[in-house]
Amino acid sequence: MKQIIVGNWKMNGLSADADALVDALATGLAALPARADVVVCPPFTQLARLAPKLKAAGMALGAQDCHKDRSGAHTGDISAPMLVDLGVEYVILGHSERRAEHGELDETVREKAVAAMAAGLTPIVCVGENADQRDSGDSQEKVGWQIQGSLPQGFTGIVAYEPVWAIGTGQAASQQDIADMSAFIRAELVRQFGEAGKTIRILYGGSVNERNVTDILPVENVDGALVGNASLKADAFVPLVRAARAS
Ligand SMILES: O=C(CO)COP(=O)(O)O
Repeated sequence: MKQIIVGNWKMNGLSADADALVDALATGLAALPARADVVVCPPFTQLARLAPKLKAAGMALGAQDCHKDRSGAHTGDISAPMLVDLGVEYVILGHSERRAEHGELDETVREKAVAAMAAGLTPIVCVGENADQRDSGDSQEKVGWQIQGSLPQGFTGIVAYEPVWAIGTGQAASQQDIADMSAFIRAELVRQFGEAGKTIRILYGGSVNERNVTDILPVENVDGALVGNASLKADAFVPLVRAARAS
C-alpha cells in the first residue's frame, strides 16, 4: 500500500511562515519523481489561505480537530462541513494533546469520527499509551481499549499510533515496539472490522525524523507517519516523504 506522510503543525504558523513553508515543500517535493501521499495539517487559521497552494503542489489539506455536530450553539468550535467547505480532506482526531488538554474521551473521539466521515473527511484517529502505562506493561491493553472506544462502526479512516512518551521528546519508539504494536493494531482492526480492517492505514507518530525514518517506515503494518516537529521545516519533512513507499 502507498504510504502517507502527515505533517501536524500543531499550534504553529503565522501567515508569512506558513506560506514560506508550503512554498519550500512544493519545491522540495517537485523534485521527487513518484512519491507517497502527503497531507499538511496547519492550524485552522491557515486552512483557507493554504488550500490552493497545497492543491497546486499535489498535497492534501488536513485539520487538527472538528466538532461532532454539523452546526449550532458551540462557541469557538469548527464543524466537519465547515472544513470540507474550505477544501479540507483529512482531520486528526483524538490527538493525545487534545485528550490531555481538552478532556477528550474515546467516546468524544468516536462521535467526531462519525461526523468527519459523514461530511466526507478522512479521520486520522490517534491512539497511544502514556509512560506509566508503558512502564507497567499495559501498552497493548490501553491501545486496544482506545481502538474499541474511539473508532465507530464502519470506520474508513486512518489510525495513528502515537505513544505519548515519544511525542516531542526526541525519543521515538524502537523498531521492535513499533512492529509489535502495529501488528497488534492490525489484528484489532481485523477483529473489529473484518476484511476492511486490512485496508485501514496505520501510521506511527512520535519523534519521527530524517535519521530514524528509514528504520520506521519499512516496518510491516506501518503505512506512513504522523509528524510534528519535523513537519515545520521543509528540509526536515521532504526527506521523510522521500523515504516513504510511493506505490
Ligand atoms: O504528536 C505528533 C504528531 O501528531 C508527533 O510530534 P513530534 O513528531 O514532534 O514528536
